[in-house]
Formats: sequence, C-alpha cells, structure tokens
Amino acid sequence: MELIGIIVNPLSGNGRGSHIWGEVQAYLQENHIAYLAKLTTHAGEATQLAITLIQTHHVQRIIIIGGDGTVHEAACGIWQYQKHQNSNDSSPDCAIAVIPAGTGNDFAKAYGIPNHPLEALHIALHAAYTLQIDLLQASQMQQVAVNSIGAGFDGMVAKITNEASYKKFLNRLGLGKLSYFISILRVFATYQPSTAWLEVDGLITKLPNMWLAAVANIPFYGGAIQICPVASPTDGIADVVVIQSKSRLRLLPVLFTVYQGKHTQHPAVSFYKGKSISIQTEHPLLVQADGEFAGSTPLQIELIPAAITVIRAKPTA
Ligand SMILES: Nc1ncnc2c1ncn2[C@@H]1O[C@H](COP(=O)(O)OP(=O)(O)OP(=O)(O)O)[C@@H](O)[C@H]1O
Repeated sequence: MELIGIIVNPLSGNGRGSHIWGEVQAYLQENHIAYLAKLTTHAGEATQLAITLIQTHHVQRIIIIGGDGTVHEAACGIWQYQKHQNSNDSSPDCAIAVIPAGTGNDFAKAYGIPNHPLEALHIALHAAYTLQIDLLQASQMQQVAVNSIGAGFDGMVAKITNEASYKKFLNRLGLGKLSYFISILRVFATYQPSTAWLEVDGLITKLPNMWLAAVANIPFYGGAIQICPVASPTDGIADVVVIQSKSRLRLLPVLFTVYQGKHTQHPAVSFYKGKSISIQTEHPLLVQADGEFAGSTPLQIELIPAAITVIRAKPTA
C-alpha cells in the first residue's frame, strides 16, 4: 500500500490548518489509508520535512495542508531532493497536492482545487490529473517559487500583510483574502515608484517610475488578483508584468480592474515573456516569493521547465 506523506501547517489561515487536519485525519483513519503526517513547528520547516518524507520514507506524493507559503517551502524541498538525486535512480518524482488552508490559496486556485477540505483530499488521493509545472528559481535565495516572484509594491504588500493583525482577525471570519486588499490600499496610499532595469533573455529595458515588476508562473497572486491572466505554469516560459506610473491617481483604474484581470490594456501596464529575468533597481526594493517576504532586489530569476509534478483537479473544458 502506498504511504502518503502529509505536511500540515497548523497555524495556516489562523488555525484553519489545524482544524482541517482533524477532519482529514479522521477520514484517512476511517478509510484505512496509510499516511505519515508531519506538522510544522516553525517557519521554514516544510522544506526539510518534504525532503525527509521522500528520502527516508520514500513517499511519492505529499499533500500540503496549508497556504501558499507552506506549498512554497515543500516545493523547494521536492525540487532540491530531485536536483541532487542520483541520475541512476529511476524512482518516480514525488507529486505535490494541496488542501487549501491559508489566506490567499492562489496555488490551489490555479489548479482548480476546491476550498472544501474533503473534496480537495479526494483529488489528492485519486491523483487522476497531474501536471509537470515550471518553477521560478531566484538565484540569490536558493529557493524556487511555484506562483510568482515580485519586487516593489507587491513585496511591500506581502510584508505588511504577513505582519498585520487584521490578517488574523479576517482569517477568523473566513475573509482572509480581504487582508491583501486592505494592505494594497495601505501601500497604494504611500508607495514611491523608482527607476528599475529589467533584463529579459538579454534584452534590457529601463523602467522609470516603476511600481512593481512581477514574474508570474500562474495568473494569480495576493489572494486571487489576476495580475497576469495569460501566465501558464506549463508553457516553459515566465511572464513578467510591469506597472509604471508617475501619478498615483492614474493607477486607480488598475487597482479596481486587476482582480478580474481587466487591467491588461491600461497604458501603465506592460508584459514581457522570457526564461532568464533580472531586475535591478536604483535602491533595494522588497521582494515577495509566493506571497512570503523574500529579501530585496537585485533579483535574478531563471525558469526551470517541467520541474515538479502537481496533482490538479479535473480540467474544465
Ligand atoms: N508552526 C509554525 N509556526 C510559525 N510559522 C509557521 C509554522 N509553520 C509554517 N509557518 C510559516 O507560516 C508562513 C505562512 O504559512 P502559510 O502560507 O501556510 O499560511 P498563510 O499565511 O495563512 O496563508 P497564505 O500564504 O495563503 O497567505 C510560512 O512562511 C511558513 O514558513
């Protein structure tokens, strides 16, 4: 019988992870499903937990109960393990699945995973649909991102959201996504754009008055903001979205259309595509990777094609 690895962030979604784990555990036990669960005890631990589950317990599937931050860490572990795997080792790659328990849950949304824990669990257990997804590797972080890496405005939003007391409060009310919107409004009121230089596959573009530059692997970030509607995790290419404006007021329409992905024609917004991306800035800007604060610019990002396997929901026609 296959042993299924499970990583739980009990604190994700302000305790939702712990609650969901109780429900999932009861189902697994009632149905005599073999599993090995590891609960995180501190930030950053899910990377090593994923490596241990694969290396020591030989799991071929890891289910994450948590938010995008925990998925990010576990994906780093799976990728690091696979990278150092002996090339003679023919054992199949370890797939990752998610039962969303976080605040934003953009990863789950991108792969059609429902919010209902047992429905998400069924998808993870049946594993009828899988995808080999690209990853974004940020060289200075020794990390990979599954969703996006962004600098500037969104780095600041990630930082203040993760520190905000209203995130906890809104999660308790089941309104966690609203916390990103509140942070966006807060940052929007005071953010000062600056000059940056974007290099995509060797082509350098100067970006005066840059608010943000985000490299996207999926269309969403920040709790279902459709920042880059055309981004695909399976096309072997990264999409870069840049927002530039001298005027704050001029960006208001972007703020209110970006949730539906209808900001793409706005003159302040531009898109690029490439595999090797660097972002240099006149002064260090905050960086987010999968919604977690991840240092500051400069950034060098490489796309790693078809790097890990994701268990997804049945694709809609
Ligand atoms: N036991 C723990 N104690 C403290 N921090 C933890 C623990 N386990 C994980 N973390 C950290 O919590 C951060 C957020 O976790 P996660 O993304 O799962 O939940 P979230 O913040 O509620 O959701 P989202 O990322 O969707 O906003 C991660 O950076 C992770 O490293």
